[in-house]
Amino acid sequence: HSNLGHQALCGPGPSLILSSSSPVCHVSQGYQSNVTDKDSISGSSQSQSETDWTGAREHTWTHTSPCFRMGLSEQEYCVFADVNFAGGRGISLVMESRRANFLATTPAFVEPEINDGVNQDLVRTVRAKYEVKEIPGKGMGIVATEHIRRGDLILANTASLMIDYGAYSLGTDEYLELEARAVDYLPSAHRAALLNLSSHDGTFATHAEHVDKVIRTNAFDIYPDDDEEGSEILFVVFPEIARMNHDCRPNAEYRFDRGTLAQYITALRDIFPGEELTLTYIDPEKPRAARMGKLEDNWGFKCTCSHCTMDRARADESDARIAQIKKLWDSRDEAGRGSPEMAELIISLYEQERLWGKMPGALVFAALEFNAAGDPWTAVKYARRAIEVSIPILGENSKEVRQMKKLAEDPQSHWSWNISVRDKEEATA
Ligand SMILES: C[S@@+](CC[C@H](N)C(=O)[O-])C[C@H]1O[C@@H](n2cnc3c(N)ncnc32)[C@H](O)[C@@H]1O
Repeated sequence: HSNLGHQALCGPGPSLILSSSSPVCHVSQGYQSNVTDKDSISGSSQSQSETDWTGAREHTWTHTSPCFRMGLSEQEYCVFADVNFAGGRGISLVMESRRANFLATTPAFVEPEINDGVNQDLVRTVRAKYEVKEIPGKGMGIVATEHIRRGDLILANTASLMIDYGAYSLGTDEYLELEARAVDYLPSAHRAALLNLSSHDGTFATHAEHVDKVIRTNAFDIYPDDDEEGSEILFVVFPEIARMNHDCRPNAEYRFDRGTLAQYITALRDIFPGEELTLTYIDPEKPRAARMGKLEDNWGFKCTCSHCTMDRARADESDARIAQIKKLWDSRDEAGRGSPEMAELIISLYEQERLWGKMPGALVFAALEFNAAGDPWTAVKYARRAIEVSIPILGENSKEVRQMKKLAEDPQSHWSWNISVRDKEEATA
């Protein structure tokens, strides 16, 4: 069980973040959350249990050019566009053909009705809980128009552009052309929405440069799944979600689903009408100076969120809590074990920090530690809390949710039951 608890949530594994290099803590996004459970993708006949390149069949793309080869190598990157994707919304991929054809075997392509109602930006059929409007000092942003409860789905988008990081090793002219053509192939309303997104400073000399700036300002990094061996990170744009601004203590979280190729935005806490809906672009579990530096370097803005502008005394305390949380996680033994008291302290520190997106890992850890100590009542209490917060954040089929359901139903049959007690008995025997 060394892969449980914090490590599982914040390890070097798959993660997803706005175009920044440091991984944020998300493990179960994507295939992984839909992998081991065949029924995870409702009615899916396609099991995504592993990246089986050989099983990838040829998809009928509406465009498959241009293509550029990496030097003399076999690696060839092309644009693969399908204007019929997601009910005629369209999608453009920039990658090697085997990866594109593999993605074409996901339910998003095979059972298009799975994404019915997902996109509400170009054609709206469901009343919005938010409006897109100008936010002083931040350009456009998204603001709640009604009370949104913790865990509620706020909005979702299927991917518009998915670009394999490998393409950026081509010559500049080549990747610029791939990006521009990928956008050009999209149906006109979709293309216009993309080109209308922030290009950071709004300056560019050519259409291709414009497209490149839009992508760099708005794309999320989607890390390959553990079993997508050798695949590169995908750089992905979701046009409506791209309007969400950064906050170091955000009120919303994103989750990419590899079955639907859609990104889901859910509320991390209750949100009141008039509040701006925010995401974190970086790992928020860092001291203030580090957070501000990264945001300035990657997106060119000075963070003015409440956590970055608080007075020195409170900011220092926040940094001290962040440092302590790291120390506590690092103090676990090789098997990732600590103590119930330590788990409760971590939960308390995350609450004080208002880092709601980190709660799944801490609650799972607490449930396991209490169960290991032979306290089923407290273990179940934390397991139930972990399930509740993890479904929106990590997905209902994430390994965290599945594991906690097992523990909550029958703690004594769970692998973690009493193991600390037994370890101690063995040690003294
Ligand atoms: C993904 S876009 C967000 C939407 C953008 N504001 C717009 O008008 O479309 C990222 C850009 O928004 C701006 N931005 C995001 N969060 C911000 C913040 N907290 N303060 C100031 N500017 C911010 C920066 O220019 C950044 O490069």
